[in-house]
Amino acid sequence: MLPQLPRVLLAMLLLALVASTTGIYPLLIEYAIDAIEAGNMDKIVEVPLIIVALVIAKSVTLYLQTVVTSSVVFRVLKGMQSAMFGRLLTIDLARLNREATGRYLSRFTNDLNVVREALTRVMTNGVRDLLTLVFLVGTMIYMDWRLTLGILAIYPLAIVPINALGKRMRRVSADTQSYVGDMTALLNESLSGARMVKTFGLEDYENKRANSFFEGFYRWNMKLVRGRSLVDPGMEILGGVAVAGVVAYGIWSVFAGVGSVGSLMGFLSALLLGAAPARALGTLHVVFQEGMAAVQRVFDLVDEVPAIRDRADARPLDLEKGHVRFADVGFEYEPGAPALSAFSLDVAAGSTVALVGPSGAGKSTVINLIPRLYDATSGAVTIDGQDVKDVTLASLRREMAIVSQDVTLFNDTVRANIAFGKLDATDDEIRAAARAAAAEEFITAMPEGYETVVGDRGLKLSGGQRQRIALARAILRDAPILLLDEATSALDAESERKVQDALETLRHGRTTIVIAHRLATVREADMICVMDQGRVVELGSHDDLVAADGLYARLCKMQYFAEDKVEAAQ
Ligand SMILES: Nc1ncnc2c1ncn2[C@@H]1O[C@H](COP(=O)(O)OP(=O)(O)OP(=O)(O)O)[C@@H](O)[C@H]1O
Repeated sequence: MLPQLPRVLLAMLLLALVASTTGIYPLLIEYAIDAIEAGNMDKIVEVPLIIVALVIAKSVTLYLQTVVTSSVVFRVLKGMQSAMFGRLLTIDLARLNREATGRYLSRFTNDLNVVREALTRVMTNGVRDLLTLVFLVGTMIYMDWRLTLGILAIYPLAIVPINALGKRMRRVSADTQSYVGDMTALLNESLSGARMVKTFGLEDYENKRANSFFEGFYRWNMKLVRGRSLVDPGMEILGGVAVAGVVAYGIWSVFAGVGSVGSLMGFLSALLLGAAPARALGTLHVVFQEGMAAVQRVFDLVDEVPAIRDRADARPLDLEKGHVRFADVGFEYEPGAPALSAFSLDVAAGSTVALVGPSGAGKSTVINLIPRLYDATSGAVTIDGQDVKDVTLASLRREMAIVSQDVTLFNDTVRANIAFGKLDATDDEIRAAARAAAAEEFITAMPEGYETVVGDRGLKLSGGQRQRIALARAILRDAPILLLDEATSALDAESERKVQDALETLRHGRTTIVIAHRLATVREADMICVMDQGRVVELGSHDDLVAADGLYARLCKMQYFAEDKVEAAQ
């Protein structure tokens, strides 16, 4: 809230004005009743006019105060959202993958909603109630300080139980928010997997799963409500005791001739006006604790330090030719389950290496380590002799383009999706890249051409079209290091030939590491690296490896490689 300090102070000032107008009422009542008793007609006309003026002043300040307070609250939320998103953008992939997407989304919506509620109530009701009480107590002391102190002695009794309840509610609220995160994750998963749910007839199964979450959501909320609702009645009882005490004392004092009916009425009205804010403050404490639980969840994320980040002394990558080398690299996603062990590979600058091996051999892992999506557990990955861990992430990633099988498109235009390869690309560059990726034809055939919006995750395009857009993006990037996960399907023979041609042109003069699924690709590679269980088991050209009659020869015999549609079509 610190950056909002001037606004916070303005809101407080307005609140003080609102509260002070409330504090004047009991004085007016005393003034009016005493005037009636004295039969003073002038003052009786005066009082209603003052009341109207007071109400108008109070209403205007109230309006201004609400707007200023909301602007503080929403600015604070905006700050939290952008801090959280900024952190999520820099956090490591491994950490990001540890929680379901829905759980992160929930922090932006549900948790912040709880924070909004708590902050608004603290800033508006909380401060207003507190100030109102201060003014009322001031008025009461002015009227009868002994009686006031007597009443104030009762209220501290409420602090201990309310505090204990607040702590409990903070825990319950944290659990509820975490639960809401899980529920959001389920909904997200279920809806984005709609295709699978429908084709496998999983509607009933999903329905049960979701309904059990809705049931739980109901139960958690009731737990919150049951706790929160304890405060009001408790405070009500205390307020009642105070009023009874004052009435008893007042009646005695009037009969004993110590006080006037006016001062008794004034005092009682101050007490009644104060009962509601005092009660609200009790509830507010609990709401505040719930808000703090949500703030905690947000800041736990914001304060995380990414494991993969620039070293303090990181320099930009000084790329000469693009010689990529793995020296004795070991890596594990989970402790005790090595995905790569003592993996060594030399990819000469400008050459193409094809990674081949059974499923789970570690091919994607090799590709992941180059842009530091993960960091090698042991050994080193170097580019032109510089350890990737010693250079800045931005300079490292700038030098490479990745085309993976699971293409990511954003719900934006075709043009924008290609331009992610190079944000400042001109229209001509974008068109040239699309042409090189054999994508221009289908793009221009669409009614809105490059301006076509591709839909959520690009779902309005076919798999092959998505692939070609991703390829155009990589071509546009024009990076010296190319990391490819060759697509196994999704293209017809005609497009496949065009894409293969485009890839061949693209590969020319660039260091390329490709997870190969086609015989044509491995044949064209300068070297084939056959992997199994995270190790290099064979290295050489197609002919050498067939002659060696090892794993590669076996893979070929087992038809590991996809049918080459281009050859098959001829
Ligand atoms: N994010 C992850 N968390 C934990 N383990 C992982 C993760 N990704 C991969 N693994 C494990 O690491 C090993 C190597 O996986 P990798 O994806 O590199 O294999 P691959 O050779 O690319 O397989 P495929 O050809 O099937 O894509 C596998 O045993 C896999 O279970």
